[in-house]
Amino acid sequence: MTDTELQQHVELQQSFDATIADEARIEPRDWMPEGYRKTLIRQIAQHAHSEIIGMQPEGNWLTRAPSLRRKAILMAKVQDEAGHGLYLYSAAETLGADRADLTDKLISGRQKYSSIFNYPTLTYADVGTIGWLVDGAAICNQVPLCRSSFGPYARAMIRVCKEESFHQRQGYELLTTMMGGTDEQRAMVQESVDRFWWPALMMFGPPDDRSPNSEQSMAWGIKRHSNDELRQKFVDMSVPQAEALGVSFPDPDLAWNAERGHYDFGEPDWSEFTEVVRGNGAMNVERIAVRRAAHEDGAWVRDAATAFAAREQENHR
Ligand SMILES: CC(C)(COP(=O)(O)OP(=O)(O)OC[C@H]1O[C@@H](n2cnc3c(N)ncnc32)[C@H](O)[C@@H]1OP(=O)(O)O)[C@@H](O)C(=O)NCCC(=O)NCCSC(=O)Cc1ccccc1
Repeated sequence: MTDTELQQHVELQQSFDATIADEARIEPRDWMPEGYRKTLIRQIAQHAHSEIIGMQPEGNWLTRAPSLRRKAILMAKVQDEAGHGLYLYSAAETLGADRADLTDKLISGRQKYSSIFNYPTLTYADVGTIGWLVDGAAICNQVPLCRSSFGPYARAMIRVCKEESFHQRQGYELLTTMMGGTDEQRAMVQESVDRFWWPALMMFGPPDDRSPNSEQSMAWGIKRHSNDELRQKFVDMSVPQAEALGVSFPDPDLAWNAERGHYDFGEPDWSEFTEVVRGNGAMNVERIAVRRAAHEDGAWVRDAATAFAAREQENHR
């Protein structure tokens, strides 16, 4: 690097640092450190993959929804998740990532998606529990991302969060209906909540002292809160909702701590989390196989769209 180039680099870094310090936005054409770009692509791609893989657990119940109304709501929700994936892949593209390459990394196991989607949906109550707890955790995590320092990601999160709020309410409403039904339905709800509570807490990622990316991501304004802060917020928010619903969480250590002004809660099983993230959860193999098959089955659509675009370009020359 020549002296002039070095001076230029220092100025670009200073301008980037000042933008972050002012809580202003970094936009795609702005200069950014390579680490910032890489971290964003990693997080946004994982987020996009989660939305797309996240269509499968609830999609499993589309053909067995108990009424036309429930089916219409569920179809709208699953389609919303596809839309979220698409905004997020577009946000990653503004950073220079290639969508086809990201999909390839997902189906070859080189990029992650959220651990939560590797658990099976065994009963219809799981549709309600996913809406209430999984979308609830997603909102808790994503509302602060509306203030993320990278413009396209932050703006995508605004619409995503609005839709996730509808998802959470539909889940809670579904469970409320079931809790007003028979003893068997109430038991089904409780059993579902028992299975999803701990995996929902794991969605926030490892504890802060074992989260290698948090410190730098927070310094860059990509993340606004630590994993443990958001997990605590989610627990505090969920306990009164569980009481109103008439269900309990499977945690004997869950208790109000007046001194802290928060609920104390037990430690999730982090060895289970590690196994699921490594690919050894109940549904990892199936989730990727379904995604891979959908991608391969869709090859003719991509080929046709590419051929059409090439012909259009030729016609307009
Ligand atoms: C908080 C965190 C998830 C992780 O913090 P970071 O600072 O990034 O990482 P950290 O250093 O703490 O962790 C070390 C390593 O562990 C990985 N890892 C951590 N946690 C998990 C996990 N749970 N699962 C799998 N892997 C996890 C992490 O990537 C890192 O690995 P790497 O170094 O890459 O090899 C952050 O990326 C984030 O906020 N993402 C945006 C939100 C988002 O992605 N939401 C998606 C779900 S919501 C949804 O889809 C909506 C919906 C609802 C219903 C139906 C359908 C759809």
